[in-house]
Formats: sequence, structure tokens, C-alpha cells
Amino acid sequence: MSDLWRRCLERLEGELSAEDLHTWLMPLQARDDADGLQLYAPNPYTLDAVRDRYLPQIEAVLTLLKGHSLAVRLEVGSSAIAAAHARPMPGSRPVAAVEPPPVNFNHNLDPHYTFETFVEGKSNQLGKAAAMQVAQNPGRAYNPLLLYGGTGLGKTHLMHAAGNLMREHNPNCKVLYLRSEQFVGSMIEALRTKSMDEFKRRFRSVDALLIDDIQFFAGKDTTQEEFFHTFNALFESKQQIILTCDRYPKEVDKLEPRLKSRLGWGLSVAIEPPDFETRAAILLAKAHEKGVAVSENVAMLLAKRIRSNVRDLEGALNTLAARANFYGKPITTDFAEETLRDLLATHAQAVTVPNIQKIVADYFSVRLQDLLSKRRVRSLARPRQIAMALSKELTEHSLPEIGEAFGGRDHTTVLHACRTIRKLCETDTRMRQDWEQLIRTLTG
Ligand SMILES: Nc1ncnc2c1ncn2[C@@H]1O[C@H](COP(=O)(O)OP(=O)(O)OP(=O)(O)O)[C@@H](O)[C@H]1O
Repeated sequence: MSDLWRRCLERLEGELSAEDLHTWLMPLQARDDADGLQLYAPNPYTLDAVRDRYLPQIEAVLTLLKGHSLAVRLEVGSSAIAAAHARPMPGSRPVAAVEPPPVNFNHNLDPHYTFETFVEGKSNQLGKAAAMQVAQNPGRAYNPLLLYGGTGLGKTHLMHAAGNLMREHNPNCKVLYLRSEQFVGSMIEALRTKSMDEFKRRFRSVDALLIDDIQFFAGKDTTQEEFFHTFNALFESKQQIILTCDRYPKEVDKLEPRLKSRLGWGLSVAIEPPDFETRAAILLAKAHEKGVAVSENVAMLLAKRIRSNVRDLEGALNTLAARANFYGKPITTDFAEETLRDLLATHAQAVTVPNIQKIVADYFSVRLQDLLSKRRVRSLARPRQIAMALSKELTEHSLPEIGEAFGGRDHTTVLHACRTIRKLCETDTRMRQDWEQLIRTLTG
């Protein structure tokens, strides 16, 4: 890889999400010479995305690195092919067009996404265990492995961790990671250039195929058809398939029933939003990884206030680190409060007690006024307890304040509700699912 491009990617790591980096920028190949930097995209789809979304940032970083602006050229192709063309063999005929490059199977896993850097908690324990088993026994443990759950909860991370571990055990293992849009893009390109045989061959020659966010296949019939055949071919020859989806696939509209049924052949595991302790532990681990000095108090402050997902937590940490670096200040809780005031306010605003009451009432199909009434029938009492426990978990209000908001109840009633619901979440799967779903709705 061009040294300049490697340094540019390192810089961009701090500015773009890991996901954007490994989806769009890591698959690029680069060559730099006196005329500037030449970037080769594997297909026109990637080229368009890079040009439209990232080019200005790439140019800015290059200017920083070189101390002057630099021409960046983008085209579909490969640096290896271009280099070969640039040095024609004596007597060889010039080649008119750059051929489409082979997909580089082993270069699109993010090396930072490993099991070691993944913090385990109740919410992701099963997913991690399943991904590890698949990595240790590809094609045989669970096939396919499907990780599903809300955005920014670590599905992509686990998927890459499994791929990285497979390659650690067997460096020759061909692992191909793709976002579902890239699968669609490659297929459209193959259809356009009438190279479907080549497309099929590529996707079927891997040891493990990792496809992220398959909910994007919904409504794309040709893609689903092709994916279905790819799936069958891989499955039959015991090649591993790992997929992620933003919800349980059976709930994705416009996904073909036969595909849904295939997805059910292996293991589907939910990745839930992490609890407070796991959020704080993730933050401390991320800070350590990035070499940012963050105290437990700061980690707890952020974990308490940002509950939506890990990506948001990480974003807050990046902002803090950048500001602290800029001002040359340590990251104290005051500094964090001050720097992230707007962000924390947005997160705080989203979850209010009236908001919780309304969403819980809708979820259990009860009337809001009944939820707040003194009636004790079970069909109302349980949703009411859940709403109280959610208010304690998701807002800063005290027990007496919450009691007051629920029709003037005593704070001991709220405390009892919190304890009951916590216990039920541990023993009753249905209860746990309702709880997680409500948290997702309220904080997503
Ligand atoms: N348990 C965890 N330990 C360490 N890092 C985590 C954990 N969970 C999530 N992350 C980090 O949070 C960020 C977002 O995670 P990731 O991209 O894997 O989410 P996702 O579930 O695939 O989301 P999406 O559906 O939006 O693609 C990543 O940087 C990832 O490393």
C-alpha cells in the first residue's frame, strides 16, 4: 500500500466511523507519484460513494500531511494492474482498458475489531460466544450465524472479530466481508458488464462470507434471488456464512419467505443494548485503546447519560479527546459536562417520564389514564411497574418524583416496582424482551 495513503487512513480513523472506513476507504488501492495520489475503487459503486462523500476529507488530510494540496484521481481498477500497464513488457501490446480487479478477499476485515477489544456484558454475551464458536469451527458450529439488533451495538465488530480469528487460526482462510449495499453494487456491476459467472465464482470461492445489514436486501428481488443461490452453494459445501440484520429477519418486510426460512437454519442471536456497567466498561476500554486518559467518574457520567448505543458513546469520547487535546486540558467531569453539554442535553431530552408513560401505554395497548390511575388489575399493574422502572433507569428523576408522576404514589411503591421488574428480567424471557424492546424504542 502507498505509504502516503496508509498515513492518510490513519488520520481519517479519528474522523470517520470504523464502519465507513472499512466499508468505503479500506477497499481502495492507492499509488502515489509526482502527479499526486491515484485511488482505485473495486467498482463504480464504491467510486461514486468515495467521490461524493469522502473526497474533500481525503484531500484535506493529504494537504495536512504533505504541507500542500495534492491532486487526487479516482478510477475503477487496481494499482497492481495499473502498475503492470505502466511498465509494459518489451514487445507487449498496450491494453486498452483496465480490467475489473479481483476482489481482494483478505483485506477488508478491520484488524481493530477483535474479541480482545470487545467488552462482554449480559447484552452481548451470547452473541460473542456464538461468534467465537463459529470462528473456531467455521462451517460446522452454526451456519449461518445471524446477529441481529439495533444500530451501533457491536454486530459488525463481532462479525469482524470472528473473521479475524478464523484468519489467525488459518492465515489462508478466505474471509470476505461486505455490507449488503456492496453485494448489491457488485451484482449490478456484474449484470451490467455481463460477468455474472465471475461474480458467482468470486462469492462462492470464499471460506467465509460475512454480509452486514441484510435488511437492505428487502424489496430487492434480483439480489435476494442471487443471494439465495450463493447461500445455498456456500451452505452445502460447509462454507461459513455470518450475517447481521437490524431486527429479527422474520420481522423484515419484503424479504422472501424462502430466504427467511434459510436464515433460520443456523443460529440467530440478539445483541441487546448494553446496561450501564457494560457501557462504562466499554468506554474505559475504548479510552485505553485510543490512549486517552479518562477517569471512572467521566466514564460513568457518559454511560449514565448516553444510553442509545455504543457508537454514540464512542463519538462522545472522540469529541472529548479531540477537545482536550486541542485545549491541552485533562478530561475531568466538569470538562466533559461543559464540552458535551448540547449532546448530553439531546440525550436527556429524548427520555422523559411522560414520554415513557405514553410509549409503555401504547406498547401494552392500555389507556394512558388507566396506566396512571389507582386501579390494580394485573393488566395495568405490570405495565405501570415497567413504566416506573424505566423512568428510574432512563431519567435522572428521584423515586419520590417518579411516584408523584404516576398519580401521586409513594416512593416505596416505585422502589418495589424497580426490584420486581429487575428480578423478572432475569427469570422471564418474555419480560426481558419487552424491557429491551421498550428501551430500544425510547433511546433508539
Ligand atoms: N461490547 C463492545 N465492546 C467494544 N466495542 C463495542 C462494543 N459494542 C459496540 N462497540 C463499538 O461500537 C461501535 C459500533 O459498533 P458496530 O459498528 O459493530 O455496530 P453495529 O451493531 O454493527 O451497528 P449497525 O447496525 O449500525 O451497523 C464500533 O466502534 C464497535 O467497536
